[in-house]
Parts: sequence; C-alpha cells; structure tokens
Amino acid sequence: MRKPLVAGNWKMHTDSSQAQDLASSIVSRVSSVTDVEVVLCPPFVWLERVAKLVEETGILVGAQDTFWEDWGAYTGEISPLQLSEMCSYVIVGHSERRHIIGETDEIVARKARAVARAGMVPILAVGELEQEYKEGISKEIVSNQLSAVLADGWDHEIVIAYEPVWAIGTGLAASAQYAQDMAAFIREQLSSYGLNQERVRILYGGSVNRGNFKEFIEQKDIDGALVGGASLKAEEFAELVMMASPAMVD
Ligand SMILES: O=C(CO)COP(=O)(O)O
Repeated sequence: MRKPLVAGNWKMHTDSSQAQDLASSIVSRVSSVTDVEVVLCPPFVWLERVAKLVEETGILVGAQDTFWEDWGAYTGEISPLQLSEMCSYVIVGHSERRHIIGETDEIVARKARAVARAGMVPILAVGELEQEYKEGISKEIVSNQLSAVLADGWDHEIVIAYEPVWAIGTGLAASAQYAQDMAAFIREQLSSYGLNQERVRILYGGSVNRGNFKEFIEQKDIDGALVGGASLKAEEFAELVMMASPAMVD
C-alpha cells in the first residue's frame, strides 16, 4: 500500500518567527501520526531552522525549488547537494515557476534529475492552464510535462503532484472525480515509461482545504495533497494530515 503524503508548500510566505511558530505548532499536532508522511516546504531561508525543529519527529522537510548543477559559479542559485543536507524532497516544476519565472520542461527535467542524483525525491508538479482545460487538452499537456522528465528513463523514487493551474489559490478546487480521472491517466502514463506505477504516489493540489480534502483522499489513485494556503494554518494543516491517516479513518 502507498503511504499517504501531505506536503505543505509555504511558497514565499512567513517571516522567521512565523516560520518557527508554524513548524512548532504543526509538530505538536501531528508528530504522533505515523501512517502519513508529512513534508514541510518552507522558503529556502528557513529550511535549516525548520529542519532542526522537526528533527526526530518523523516530519520531513522539502525545498520548493533547486538549481540543476551541483556546484559552480551560479550566483543566487542553490545546489541540490546543499539542500540534501536538510531536505528529503524538492518540488520541481511548480506552475508558479513554469508560468511566472518561465521554466521550460527541459529545465524542470534537469532539476528533477539533479534532485534524484543528490539522493532526494522530486515532487514533480504538473497541470494544465485554465485555457488548456477549456480546450479539453489537459491530458496532452500533462503527458508532455511527464514525458520531459521520464522519457529518457527514470529509476528513482518520484512523487507526482497534479495541480491544475486554474485551481491554485482560487478557492475553486477541481472536482474529486476530475482529479481522480487525471490521476488515473498519470498512472497509466507512468507505466508506459516502465515505472512501477503502483508504487508512485500521486498528490492532488489546488485549493485543498479541510472542507474538500476528504473527497480527494478517498479517490483510488490520489495518495495525498500538495497544499498551499491551508498549509499556513497549523490547525487546518493538521486536520488534513489526520484525514489522510488510514488508522484514523478506520
Ligand atoms: O500551489 C499549490 C501547492 O503547491 C496549491 O496552492 P493552494 O492550496 O493555495 O491553492
């Protein structure tokens, strides 16, 4: 069985004391839950602080991005090897990086490979824009985004986060049925690249909150969530973790 995973993407939020308070509050609420993998992805500058706070709690830390080279003259960039001292996961290909910063599929693929090479697990974010959704080409878009990373062969652990861009930060989550349909499609694609698709965890992301998460986590092919806004509220984030826990649902 795939272990559920609930990851909080804090994006560019929190000052140092907010980051400290948020992480401590999450630790006190969820460290007794052992059947859900909980991953906190704070901004780079608070990674070390959050990593210390969650030490020995079972909660893991992830970065929101990385550079693709290990070392060198790359002013302002952060190496996957530097991150690997404190992170277990790295988000790559988030839509805000694809569409605001202009990252291409090729860049995302390099980053994913660099994360795996450094011994961490990429959380590969994929998803279509609103216009693409309206045109009915969501599967084609997601298939291209997956292919860029996986088509040359992939033999590391990977997590896929399906985040339709139109659902991110809008309060308008996809329907659970639509998300399940896309997750099932992603699983099919994974198997076409020779991955043991039964093992790969697929998360849904986009306006997940305490009111809608239960429906998502009940879907056969959805193993958790990549949470933005609701991950900044310790109480709500902890509730999401509880909802994902098989022991607490039984
Ligand atoms: O982008 C997201 C997580 O990476 C989702 O953000 P929201 O949960 O705020 O919609």
